[in-house]
Order: sequence, then structure tokens, then C-alpha cells
Amino acid sequence: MNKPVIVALDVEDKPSLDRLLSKLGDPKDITVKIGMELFYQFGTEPVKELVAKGYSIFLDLKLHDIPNTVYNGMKQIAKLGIQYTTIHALGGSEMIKKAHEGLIAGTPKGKSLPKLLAVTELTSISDDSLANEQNCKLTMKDQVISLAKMAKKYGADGVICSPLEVEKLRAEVGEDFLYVTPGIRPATDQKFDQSRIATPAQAKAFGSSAIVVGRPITLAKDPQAAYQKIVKEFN
Ligand SMILES: O=C(O)c1cc(=O)[nH]c(=O)n1[C@@H]1O[C@H](COP(=O)(O)O)[C@@H](O)[C@H]1O
Repeated sequence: MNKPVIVALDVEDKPSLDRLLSKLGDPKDITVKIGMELFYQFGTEPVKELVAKGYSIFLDLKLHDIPNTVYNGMKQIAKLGIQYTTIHALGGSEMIKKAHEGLIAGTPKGKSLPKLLAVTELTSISDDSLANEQNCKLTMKDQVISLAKMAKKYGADGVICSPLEVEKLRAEVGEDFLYVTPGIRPATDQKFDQSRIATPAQAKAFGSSAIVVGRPITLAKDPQAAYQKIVKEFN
């Protein structure tokens, strides 16, 4: 994947956003992720602003609703000129299919279709939570593989999963699919609420197509150095 270190812009206000962006470098070399924290506060405005500046945008709203609602939501998202967007695979095959169709319906003529990424099991979910809260009978790896196979069959371009699952996913779901992995922690960083984590170098070795990194950059004393170190480690 092009520009494969995706910076999660999980900040609470515009000055923090501008400060962080000013540390990252030339917009055309960077993929940034806009998620709930910015979107629920400022709506589509920062998305449009960053598209205009030339960033590649991953709009992460993790749609999970009935198929018709997701179709209509994706139709709107596709108009924004972003490169990647997300749904929860647990919404089911019909929802995934409609998400894909919504993106096709909403993408302006001549523009490229945003890539549809399906979240499998969130990287904050532990094996214990999968077994005892979701009451899932499969192991984490098998559950993620099962969701990824369904996502691929119904029109997703890739999945979001932990780096720990990528090796097996590549073997069982195929090389012609994107494996985008959050849960990235450089060796010295805190885990916080993540469960299934790996370092950037481990993610690279496991075969992640791209990594999503938030707090190791946003909370770093020197975000610029933290970002560059992660880019170097992953490339
Ligand atoms: O869809 C995502 O990006 C996502 C899926 C997932 O399973 N786990 C996960 O952490 N994320 C996102 O990846 C980012 C990780 O942030 P940090 O834990 O601060 O690096 C956050 O913006 C999460 O919303």
C-alpha cells in the first residue's frame, strides 16, 4: 500500500490538529486517519480541508447498521474524495455488499473509488473477551479469518485486524487483499486499551499492508521524531 504509515489524528481540537500536522511533513507523502473524535465535532470540514491540501485520507467511521442505511451513508462518504473508509464486518454479508455498492453509487465520475476496509475483531478485544463476552466458539485467528473471507467475498478491499493475524490471513484469504493493522506499539510505548499489539518492525515482518498509529505519535514528546522513527522501522 502507498504511504503505509497511517497517522490517526485522534486530537480534540483544531489547534492540536494543526500542531500535529505541522510535524508530519509534506501532505502528499502522508496518509492520515480522521475518526470519530474529529468527525463528531467538526463534521466533514476537516476532511475537505485535508483533501484539498493533498493528504491521503482514511475516513474511519466504522459503519455498522442495516444495509440500506449503510448504503446511503457510504454514498455520502464517497463524495468527499477520500481514499479509505471503514465498516464493521460483523454487520454481515448484505451490509458489506451494500457498503460497496454505496461507494460505487456516490463516487463522482472520473474519481477513484475509495477502498472499503472491514474491521474484523477490534484490536482492543482480547482472546478472553472474544470467548466469554462475545461467546465466540472460534479462536481469535479463526474468527478474524472467517470475517475476512466474508468481507472479501462481498466487496471489501481489505480488513482491519491485528498484525498478529496477518501471516495466517495472507495464507488463507489471499495476497490480493489489504491487511491494515492498528495495535501498533513501539517497544518502549504503553499498551493503553489495546490488546493484540506488535511493534512496527513485527507488523512489517508479519506482512501488514499498512499500519495505523495514534498515541505513540500524538502523545510523544517529539511527535515528528516518533513518526519518522516508525516510518523508518516499517519501511
Ligand atoms: O479502524 C481502526 O482504525 C481501528 C480498528 C481497531 O481494531 N483498532 C484500532 O485501534 N483502530 C484505530 O486505530 C487507532 C489506534 O490508536 P492508538 O492505539 O492510539 O495507536 C485509533 O484511531 C483506533 O480507532
